[in-house]
Amino acid sequence: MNIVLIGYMASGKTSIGKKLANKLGYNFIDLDDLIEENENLSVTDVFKSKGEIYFRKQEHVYLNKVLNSKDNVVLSVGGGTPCYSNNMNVIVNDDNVKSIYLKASITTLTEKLMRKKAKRPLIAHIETEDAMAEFIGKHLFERVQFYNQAEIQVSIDGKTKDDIVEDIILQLF
Ligand SMILES: Nc1ncnc2c1ncn2[C@@H]1O[C@H](COP(=O)(O)OP(=O)(O)O)[C@@H](O)[C@H]1O
Ligand SMILES: O=C(O)C1=C[C@@H](OP(=O)(O)O)[C@@H](O)[C@H](O)C1
Ligand SMILES: [Mg+2]
Repeated sequence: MNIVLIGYMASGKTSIGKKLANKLGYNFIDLDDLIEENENLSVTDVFKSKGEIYFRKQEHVYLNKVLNSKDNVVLSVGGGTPCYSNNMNVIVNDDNVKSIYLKASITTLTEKLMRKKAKRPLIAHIETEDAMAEFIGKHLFERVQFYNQAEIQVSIDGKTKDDIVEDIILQLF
């Protein structure tokens, strides 16, 4: 079985994915890291030099590569991965995949992303907390239709990473 973590930017996909993989004895793959390694560029620089559409194509290619060639992997995708190129259908129609949506309120995401925006090109330019909350609200409204297709949903508001890992394991098995 492969486990795919989805959710908005800064919901914890990368860091919780690592912990979950450790706990389960699974391998861990982060789709952004995989693209960075293959491009030899940071996500920010891929956006800058090759554009977002190129990045979205790479996400689609590597998502399929991982799911078709690996097993016993926890795969953390990017916040946008489920929302482009039929990727959410690829995830939900794969019988070997359990998909998990790390669900966070706009307040939680705003607070986290004000601190963690630098490496996230879609929001790095947003300066005030009010503008961040407004952007996230609209963006999440567009994306939640994809996220809600996940098999399992885990709320992350007010929880530690370890709490969230425990919640995921309870729902998985
Ligand atoms: N439940 C949590 N409690 C405290 N910090 C968290 C929690 N989840 C994630 N973080 C921190 O928030 C930041 C964003 O998390 P990350 O795993 O990169 O999210 P994503 O991959 O979904 O964008 C990281 O610095 C991470 O350590
Ligand atoms: O939401 C998005 O469209 C993106 C999320 C990022 O990953 P994280 O969700 O891990 O921050 C990264 O893939 C890129 O900056 C675009
Ligand atoms: Mg990530």
